[in-house]
Amino acid sequence: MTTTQHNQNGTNAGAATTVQLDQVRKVYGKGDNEVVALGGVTIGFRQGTFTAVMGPSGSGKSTLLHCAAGLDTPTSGSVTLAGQKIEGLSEAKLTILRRDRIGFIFQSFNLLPALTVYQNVTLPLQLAGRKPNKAEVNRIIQQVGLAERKNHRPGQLSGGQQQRVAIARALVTRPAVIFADEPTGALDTRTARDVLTLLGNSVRATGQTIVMVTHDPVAASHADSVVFLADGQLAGELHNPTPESVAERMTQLGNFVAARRNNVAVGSN
Ligand SMILES: Nc1ncnc2c1ncn2[C@@H]1O[C@H](COP(=O)(O)OP(=O)(O)OP(=O)(O)O)[C@@H](O)[C@H]1O
Repeated sequence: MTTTQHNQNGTNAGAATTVQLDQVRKVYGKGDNEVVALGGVTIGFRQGTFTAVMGPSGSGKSTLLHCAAGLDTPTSGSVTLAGQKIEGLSEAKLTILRRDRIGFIFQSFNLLPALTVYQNVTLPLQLAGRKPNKAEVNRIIQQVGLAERKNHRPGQLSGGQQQRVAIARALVTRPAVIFADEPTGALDTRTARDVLTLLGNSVRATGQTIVMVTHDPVAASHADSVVFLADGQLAGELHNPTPESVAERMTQLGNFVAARRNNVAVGSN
């Protein structure tokens, strides 16, 4: 099994790095309202790895995901995605990069209700002006277990089935990296497990990369490694995670962050 294997500089040893963040800093607001969401994060996600990003609420997970995916612009630092530096790209070029090289999976599925499963899955290809290869699309729909449902609309499907449509839609363009934001947040435990197993197996088979933000130690245990954030900084990494080892690390991190915030509050009195 592959792991992210970040070295001390946050770059990856071995295989190509699909996503690289260098000294990424993101500051929201100004003056008294300034919030440092990311305080200079350097990390690489190697090709073919499945990484979960965890941390207490407000630690910067979504900001990291959005900066890495080119959905948000860092205040400083740089992001390289599939060999291309995002910095300075025009909005049009960024849109093409996102469309062709990145797949997204969100907690809320984001399917179009008027379209069938097949049409939802082929939408990214249509948007890119690419003619869907019917056999390939059917293979992906079969892979996510929805062959019998391909003419159904999202409203006729369960939550787990809808998320499997979203996975098929994310896989169909064969993106270099899939960013998933709480992909199982709306699913029951068993469905969540099936969806994550499917996601992991799909990308391992094709050598794609997944970066997944989650609050759930069980979800994180499906990844090859877990990267922890606290107060906008990297706070360690766990390889071959289990639900227990992740939960333990999260408890330690929560205590550490609470103690640090208390010290700051006491210090400022
Ligand atoms: N648009 C924004 N404007 C101002 N502050 C923001 C904005 N987006 C995020 N923040 C702040 O940046 C910090 C990091 O937010 P972020 O959403 O990345 O954290 P998170 O770890 O994903 O949190 P959660 O687990 O609660 O979703 C938080 O303090 C948040 O309040």
